[in-house]
Parts: sequence; structure tokens; C-alpha cells
Amino acid sequence: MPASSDLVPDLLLQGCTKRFVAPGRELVTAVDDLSLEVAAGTFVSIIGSNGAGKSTTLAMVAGNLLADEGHVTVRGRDVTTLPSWRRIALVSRVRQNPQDNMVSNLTIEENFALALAGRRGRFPLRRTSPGKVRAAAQELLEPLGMGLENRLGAVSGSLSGGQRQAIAVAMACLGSPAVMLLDEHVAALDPNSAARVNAATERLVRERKITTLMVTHDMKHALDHADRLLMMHQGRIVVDVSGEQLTGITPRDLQQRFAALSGGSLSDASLLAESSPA
Ligand SMILES: Nc1ncnc2c1ncn2[C@@H]1O[C@H](COP(=O)(O)OP(=O)(O)OP(=O)(O)O)[C@@H](O)[C@H]1O
Repeated sequence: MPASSDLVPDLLLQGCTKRFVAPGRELVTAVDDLSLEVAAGTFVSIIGSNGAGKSTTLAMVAGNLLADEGHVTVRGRDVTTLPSWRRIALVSRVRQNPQDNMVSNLTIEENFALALAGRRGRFPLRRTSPGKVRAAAQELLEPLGMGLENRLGAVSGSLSGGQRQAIAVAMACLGSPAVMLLDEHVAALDPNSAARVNAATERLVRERKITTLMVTHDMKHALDHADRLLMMHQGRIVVDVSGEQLTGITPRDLQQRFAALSGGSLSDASLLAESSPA
């Protein structure tokens, strides 16, 4: 008999659809009847062309966008009906632009204090003791291996993009949320920094067994870190491979599938899952 924690997937999307009407444009179905079950602790990479619906999917999981149809549940709780201070304890999100993840003119320590305050429930302005802030920051920054735990007084805006994104991931791990959403979080970094931040990210989320959805346009990053890889196209998941099926798939394979997809049919893409080595 499975343990009770096995009965409820960490993340469950059921028939989620999101449509937009942009001014002067027709109705766009950004996410189209999407269903997905993710087991606890899985690292999922999501790739797909521009406009495939990746960010919209993450925004629905974060509870920032309400699905027109369908439900999103995290550890059995419907995130769309939770107040934001409860949601933040379940789902964390790191965005592409460092400025969106922290306050540039505050120090690292002050940013951690703010992030901790946001997780304190209904009374976010209640003071967290400086000792607790420093301990939490040091515990999360040390594993990054960037020496940032010794620079808590540095103004965030004076740090490199890579350092800021690594700090953003560390802050997003505060309180060990169930789900971490990484929305192209290394896209603005040079290749070396991107690889370092990705490695640090994977270390942090795996140590804490946080279920992770990472959106990326970099096929190599997608394959390097994933337990499971999803490809989205026109609001749907068209490729879903995991475990041993991922072995042997190269970035080139994905790029070829991608190209076929843009000019071809959805059934083309599904061949990837079928033809990938077992
Ligand atoms: N607020 C909005 N208003 C109108 N249309 C929107 C809005 N947000 C997203 N869309 C549209 O929904 C579709 C999916 O967008 P989304 O940002 O989810 O795609 P994406 O896969 O994340 O793309 P990218 O890789 O370019 O970030 C696109 O056609 C986009 O123009």
C-alpha cells in the first residue's frame, strides 16, 4: 500500500485553460486544457517556442493568474483560493529579470528580511530579529559556493546579475516551499554565470526536495537538470519524457523537433517521446 504522501501528487493541474483578449487582437488561447501531475521532488524542465504558454502556466501555478477553466492544486490545496500569504509558503517564483526578484537599493540582508516578512503570515510587518534573518540568509547562501554569505551588507544592485539571481533562488527557498517556479531565471546571464547559477539552483532545490518547474529556451540546460522534460506548443504539452527516456536525447534532437514543430504538426513532436531510447 502506498504511503499517504504518495497518494496526492505535489502539483496537479487539471484541465487548465487560459485565454486572453489583447487590444485589437483576436482571442488567444494561451493554455489549452492542460493537465499535469508532478511527483514530489521532481525537477521538470519546460521548453517551447515563444508564445507556447509556458509563462502563463507558471503564473497559474503561482496563483498570479486565474485559470478560466480547470484547477491547480499544490499538496492537495487549490492555490487559486488561498490568500497570497498562504500561497507564498507553498509556491515560490523566480523571474528572468533580477530587478523583479529583489529590491536593488537594499542590502542582501535587507532583502532576506523582506522575503522572510512576506512569509510571516497575516502580519508581514512584524519584525523578524536580525539574528534570525542573518542565520536564514547564511544557511541558504553558503551552499551556493559564491561567498555571498560573507557579503550580507552589500547593496544588491552592486552585485552581478548571476549573483543576484543566485540570491533570488536562495530567497525563494526560504521556508522550503512545495513548488519552485523558475521562469527563464538564467536567460539574462552570460553562459558561465548561467551554468553556475543553474548548478547552484539544482543543489538548493534537490537538497530541500522542492518540486521544481524550470522554463528555459536552452535545450542543454533543460536536459542537464531535468528528471522530466516537457515541450509546450500552442498551449499544450506535446512532449513529456522522464527518467531513462531522457538518456541519449541531445540538445540537437530537441532543436530538430522544435523546428519540425514550428513548421509541422503536433504529432511530429510526440514522436520524440515514442522514439526516445528506453
Ligand atoms: N496579459 C496578456 N494579455 C494578452 N495576451 C497575453 C497575455 N499574456 C500572455 N498572452 C498571450 O498568450 C500566449 C502565451 O504567452 P506566454 O507568455 O505564456 O508564452 P511563453 O511560452 O511563456 O512565451 P515566451 O517564451 O515568449 O516567454 C501568447 O500568445 C501571448 O501573447
